[in-house]
Amino acid sequence: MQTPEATVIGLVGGTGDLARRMVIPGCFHLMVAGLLPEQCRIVGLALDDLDDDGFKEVVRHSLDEHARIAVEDEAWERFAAIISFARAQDASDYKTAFEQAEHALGGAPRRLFHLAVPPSAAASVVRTIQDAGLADKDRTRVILEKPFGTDLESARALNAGLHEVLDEGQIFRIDHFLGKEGLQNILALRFANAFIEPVFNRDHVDSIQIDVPEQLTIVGRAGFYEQTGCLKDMVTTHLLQVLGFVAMEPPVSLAPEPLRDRTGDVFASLQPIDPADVVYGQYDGYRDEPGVAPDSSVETFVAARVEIDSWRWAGVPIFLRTGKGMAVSRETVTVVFKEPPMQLFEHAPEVHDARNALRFELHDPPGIALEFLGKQPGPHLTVEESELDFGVRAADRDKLLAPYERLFHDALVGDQTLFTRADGVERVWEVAAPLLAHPPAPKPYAQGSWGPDEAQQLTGPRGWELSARHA
Ligand SMILES: NC(=O)C1=CN([C@@H]2O[C@H](COP(=O)(O)OP(=O)(O)OC[C@H]3O[C@@H](n4cnc5c(N)ncnc54)[C@H](OP(=O)(O)O)[C@@H]3O)[C@@H](O)[C@H]2O)C=CC1
Ligand SMILES: O=C1O[C@H](COP(=O)(O)O)[C@@H](O)[C@H](O)[C@H]1O
Repeated sequence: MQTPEATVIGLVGGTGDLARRMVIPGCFHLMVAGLLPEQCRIVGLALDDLDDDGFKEVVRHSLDEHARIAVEDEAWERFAAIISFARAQDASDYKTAFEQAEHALGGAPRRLFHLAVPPSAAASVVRTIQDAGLADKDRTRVILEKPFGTDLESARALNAGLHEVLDEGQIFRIDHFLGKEGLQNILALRFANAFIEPVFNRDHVDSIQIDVPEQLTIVGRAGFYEQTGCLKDMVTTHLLQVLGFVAMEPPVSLAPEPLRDRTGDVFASLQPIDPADVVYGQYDGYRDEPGVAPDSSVETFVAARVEIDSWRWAGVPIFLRTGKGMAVSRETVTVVFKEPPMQLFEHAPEVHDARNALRFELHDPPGIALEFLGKQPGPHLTVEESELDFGVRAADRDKLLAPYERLFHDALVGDQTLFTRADGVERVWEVAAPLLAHPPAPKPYAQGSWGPDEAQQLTGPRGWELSARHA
């Protein structure tokens, strides 16, 4: 693993929800794991009227609530010693704060800005960074948070605004699903081995399901959710990015551009989403959540069938499903293989068909499982459902980095491999355009269910793999 060079980290919006829940605890864990630069300063930048000590209190509170490791006194003192705060009202505030931090480190350290600000503020913060003289191409990197626009037009405008100040090589658009170990396991299984690729295509694959049900409801996020809805919160971001990795052609290397060119090809060949292939749902009780309009038509559930028109995948249905208030919380990709050409064996009664499936669990701890028919012990040549299961060894679990930590570290060392690129983001909005123009009316569904009945029918007789496994 590369060691990051001396860096001043600017946490813009450092007092907000995302910073407190993810970014600050992530930086702390990176420091404890020895993955922050040895020479490092963290400058909180927000509109609040705080001083260094006030911000350190915010940071301490954030660690007490959200750190996933114990906050030992020695580690806290080391962390607190590198933190400062500046009220971020104009360019001179940024300039002064960075001059002080850079002076403390000496030389010409790198700058990494993390923008955890409301989406409407992102482009103007980038301009402020430029006005402060802090946007140098060879020293400055900027991490951006979703949403990257809300449709094609706004995504293009956002990218154009960013590119007035920054080269694409300086921009790190976070999709935290790409930081998940389980997602990177898809890459490893597919391209570190020779046995998967020959069958990973339309000749052998029956269908692909990317299924991310969540038990949690919108839990106090009405303001955000009413503006966003499930499609933009989860599908045009995480689920389609995951599809990019599942469906990509082999890249010539894992360097950022070759890999992002290949996921870009997937998005280029992804067909515009037909609203007739989509079911929207809204969980019962959503309209009673504080802050939700009593007649809200915002979707809390999406199930969709999409297609990739490529040499490898043409004709293979790809099913996407995600929603709040559902029966279980899982992040599962299932690649379902076709049936063998003939059935030689008697099937045990619980066997419902003879298709194999390869399952990737993305949520930590990640896993890979191969579902197949194996011989039932005993005197008969009968087959039963069997599974080969791979999981992270218990002893290795503390080596896992949380997605934000992994991606933050990648940004510190300048590796864009797991970050989304402007062209990919824009293409996804292009693909979603028909659905944005003609959204289906959401169907009601009970909390704790698998979504509206109409969504069960989308996949045909075999149904959703996860629902079947939990039946
Ligand atoms: N919260 C989450 O779970 C997730 C959030 N995101 C994205 O992260 C971003 C931030 O979200 P979230 O933390 O929830 O939002 P919050 O509203 O909780 O926090 C926003 C922060 O930005 C500060 N701020 C606002 N405007 C400016 C500005 N012009 N310059 C400097 N600081 C500013 C605010 O300061 P003050 O409070 O003083 O106004 C506050 O510290 C959004 O783009 C969101 O979409 C992405 C994934 C998950
Ligand atoms: O970005 C988001 O992701 C979470 C789910 O991600 P996880 O890694 O926490 O499982 C989702 O709940 C949230 O609505 C969305 O904004």
